[in-house]
Amino acid sequence: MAKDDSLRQRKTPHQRDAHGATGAGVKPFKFDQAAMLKKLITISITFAFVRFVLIPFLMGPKDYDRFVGKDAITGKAVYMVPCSKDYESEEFEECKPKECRRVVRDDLVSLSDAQHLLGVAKRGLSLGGSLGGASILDIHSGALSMGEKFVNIYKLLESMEEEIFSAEDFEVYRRVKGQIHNAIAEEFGIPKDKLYLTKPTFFSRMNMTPPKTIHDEYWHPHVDKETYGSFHYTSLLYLTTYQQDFDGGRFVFIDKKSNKTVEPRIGRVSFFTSGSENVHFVERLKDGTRYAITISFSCNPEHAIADPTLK
Ligand SMILES: O=C(O)CCC(=O)C(=O)O
Ligand SMILES: [Fe+2]
Repeated sequence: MAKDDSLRQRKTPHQRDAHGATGAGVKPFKFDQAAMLKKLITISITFAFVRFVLIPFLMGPKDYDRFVGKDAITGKAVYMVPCSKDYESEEFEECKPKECRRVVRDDLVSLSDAQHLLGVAKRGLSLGGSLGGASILDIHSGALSMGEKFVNIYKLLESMEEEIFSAEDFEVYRRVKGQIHNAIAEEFGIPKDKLYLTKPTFFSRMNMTPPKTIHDEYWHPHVDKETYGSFHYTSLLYLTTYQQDFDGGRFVFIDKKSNKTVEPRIGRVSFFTSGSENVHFVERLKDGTRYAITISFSCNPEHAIADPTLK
């Protein structure tokens, strides 16, 4: 009887388990859900790390999408962007942005006026200049970068024999400012007399010199409305051309999904609403010298400034 029992318990070859074991210590296969889940989580984390951390790190920063390239465009390029809440608590109903956007136009300012203003910028800035890579000249207030500080160019000129600026320089400046003023008022449906030129409005020169003060670090993302306080609409008139006069130095709008560039071109006007829907920066220069003018407008009459005149 005992023998029979032992015979019955012996397994045939078909009854052997996958490892060839023949009975003693056989573990029946059991689906271990917890272990499987752990494995899946480990694989997912590894995949996410490689895809979103390691690969982007090894490949360097993502390049930008081009909004407007350096070649001339006909008509205007418009990019609509939802307005931030920055204007909600403000008055100025007829002027403040209701629909926000970015606009680029090459047909607004003539090439000869842009070339003329480049001459003004070069002459004015040759009297001073930052020790770092970014200098400004504001011909309204007279502010001119000098070393690590600012001086008043009109005071400087009093002590000089030669005339640096002419009546024509101011005429061209006012004409160009007027063309941009009209274009912004028309684009955003603002009565022209409800939109005011504001400060700072200034020439800028950027080059490869390493920065000395925070004023030289033009490449930080910023919101003009926060940085300058009075701005509702920012415009930029470019006086030099990307990859011709300088390299790097593209203007970059920062968006959630992809950043968008405007490549400067002499005579090109770029304008946009100044709130946090339009965070931006200027890419660090890689070569050459870049000249532009920032011309700004406010809806607040208290922040209005007059046109500059020959002093
Ligand atoms: O020169 C540019 O393209 C932009 C300068 C700028 O962001 C500014 O003046 O606030
Ligand atoms: Fe800016």
